Amino acid sequence: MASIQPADTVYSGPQSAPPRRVTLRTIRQMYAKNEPLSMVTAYDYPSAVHVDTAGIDILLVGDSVAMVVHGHDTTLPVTMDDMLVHCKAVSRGARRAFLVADLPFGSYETSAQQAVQSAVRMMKEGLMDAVKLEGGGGAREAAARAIVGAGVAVMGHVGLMPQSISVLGGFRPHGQSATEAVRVLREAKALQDAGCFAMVLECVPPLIAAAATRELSIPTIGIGAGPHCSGQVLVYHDLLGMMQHPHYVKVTPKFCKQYASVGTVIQEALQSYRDEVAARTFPGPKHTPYTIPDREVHQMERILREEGLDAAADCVEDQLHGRRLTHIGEE
Ligand SMILES: Nc1nc(=O)c2c([nH]1)NC[C@@H]1CN(c3ccc(C(=O)N[C@@H](CCC(=O)O)C(=O)O)cc3)CN21
Ligand SMILES: CC(C)C(=O)C(=O)O
Ligand SMILES: [Mg+2]
Repeated sequence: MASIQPADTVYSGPQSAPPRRVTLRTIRQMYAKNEPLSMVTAYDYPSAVHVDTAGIDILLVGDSVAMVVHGHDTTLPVTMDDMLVHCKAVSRGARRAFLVADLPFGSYETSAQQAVQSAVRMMKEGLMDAVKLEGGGGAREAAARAIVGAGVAVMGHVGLMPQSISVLGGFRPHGQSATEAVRVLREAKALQDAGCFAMVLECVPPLIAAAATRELSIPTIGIGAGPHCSGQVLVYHDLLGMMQHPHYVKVTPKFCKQYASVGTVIQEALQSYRDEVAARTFPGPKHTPYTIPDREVHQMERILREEGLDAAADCVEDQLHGRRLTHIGEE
């Protein structure tokens, strides 16, 4: 084991009880007891450790990774292989949370067989507990049904479906007309009937989310969908206030609450480091830990002279005479 502590030893939850894995059973029990489900995205080992040790119930390896980690404008470019790299890293960092991965655009639309193959890879290679797919329409329901039939738990996702941005024409709220609202409800119901264990509702008015939550017999997890859902989900970088850069602020959705300004902390730390390097105040004695005994230094000077490495030998001599070691450029 490396010097990094495993997540379960730093778990900040109730000290009396070591972290117990959240399973599908746990999720169903929480839903039955009307206990809210918390879900947050994570994309790598450190974010998984943070989300997991905070006691978040469900950790989502979202295809939003394309936007917040890879810098794309949409979720479309991220591939199955990209997702698997993130899933593997996340699975190493999480000890307690239930792990769900988005099936990326292009990995489940072609056929039920393709959908099952992608879902199986998420389980076998990505070490996930379940997959999520963006629903709506018969093909998506068939995909969900086939994946559940293969023994893999599926979370549905309706309302704003970012993978359909090409036909939607942008990231905008859904279910604002009676027709659209009813369609969201119909799609959610169909995905439930296909065997989904939970349903993300993205960017719909709170009434639509409330109506879906009442109509369905599985938990709803809202994002930009108001308070009447069985649970809530946010993107890691958004809730931490990781990206304070004006370009990013512009594309951060209105519904995101920033629980911290981590981006500002990061920026200030990096600028302090840069300033200290520029001023040669870093590293000081405290961060300069390695030493060589005087006896070795004498011998070193002799060998360097013999080999004609005079600049290095002069430097060693300066040390022996207690003179400064700074190089010529600084004089
Ligand atoms: N960082 C991040 N956070 C998210 O919540 C998120 C992603 N990325 N990527 C995948 C999807 C896309 N999401 C989004 C992205 C933008 C808006 C947004 O800006 N909506 C505007 C309307 C913009 C328009 O009309 O074009 C709004 O007013 O809510 C909403 C959801 C939610 N998801
Ligand atoms: C926003 C959540 C629900 C998601 O699908 C993602 O992060 O990709
Ligand atoms: Mg997604």
